[in-house]
Amino acid sequence: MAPWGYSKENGPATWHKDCPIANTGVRQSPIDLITTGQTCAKYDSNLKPVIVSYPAFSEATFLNNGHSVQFQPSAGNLSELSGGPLTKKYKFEQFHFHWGNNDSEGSEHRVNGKMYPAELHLVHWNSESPNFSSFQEAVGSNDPHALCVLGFFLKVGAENASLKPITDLLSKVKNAGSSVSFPGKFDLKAVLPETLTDYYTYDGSLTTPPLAECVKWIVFKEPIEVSTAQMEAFRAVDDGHGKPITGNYRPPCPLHTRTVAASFK
Ligand SMILES: Clc1ccc(Cc2nnn[n-]2)cc1
Ligand SMILES: [Zn+2]
Repeated sequence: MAPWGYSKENGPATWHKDCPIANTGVRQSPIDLITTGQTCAKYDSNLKPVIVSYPAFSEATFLNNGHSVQFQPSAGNLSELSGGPLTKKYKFEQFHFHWGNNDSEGSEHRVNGKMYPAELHLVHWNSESPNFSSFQEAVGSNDPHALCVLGFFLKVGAENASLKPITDLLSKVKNAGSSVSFPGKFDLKAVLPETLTDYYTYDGSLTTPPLAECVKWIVFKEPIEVSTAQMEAFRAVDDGHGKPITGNYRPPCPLHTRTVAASFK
């Protein structure tokens, strides 16, 4: 079967063929984050602020892999995550984005059915587990919290100066499979809201094959603003079949018996 993607022929509705867990899994991601009614997110006063230690990256590769664009620092990066719902320290692996071809779609998670134009994912793996010592091993570990992904919604507004070094680079990786060495330093901390206090958290999975159910999800309530021009830059990135990547987001999955916790009222 052709490698997975987001077109009619190889998109999310076909992934179960190579990845049965797509249809049989009971903790798949993304989900629709419902804030009122029966299955709504429940306030948990024990949830603490998320703590990130992201020294500016000095060496990284920016890659268009045909289904997203990802920023991956060199192996020596010391960026770490802790706090929030986590009991362990996690190591930063990479960040990437999901987006749509217009402002009414693009995010993977939804809030009461609403989609944002894009979603930023910061991927981390548990660096204190005795069972694995790399991201790839973590994915294959069957550990329910081997990974932690921080999700930030993007909404259209003012230009985001902190993300400009990234969005300005998109034209340089227009072709699928192309990558560039990131010029200079990148300060990821400056992209994020100052206080990482208000978020939803739940147990889920990767949102692309292998759809491994090993992710502690933390999705922040406050969106990050980017300009229309910055959104358009994502929509000009090609998927390797002569078309722009439009809509590299998986639709929401059933919650099953899961509950979603909220760190805010
Ligand atoms: Cl390293 C990595 C891990 C997962 C994905 C896809 C994804 N899973 N959950 N959110 N995004 C992309 C790159
Ligand atoms: Zn993602």
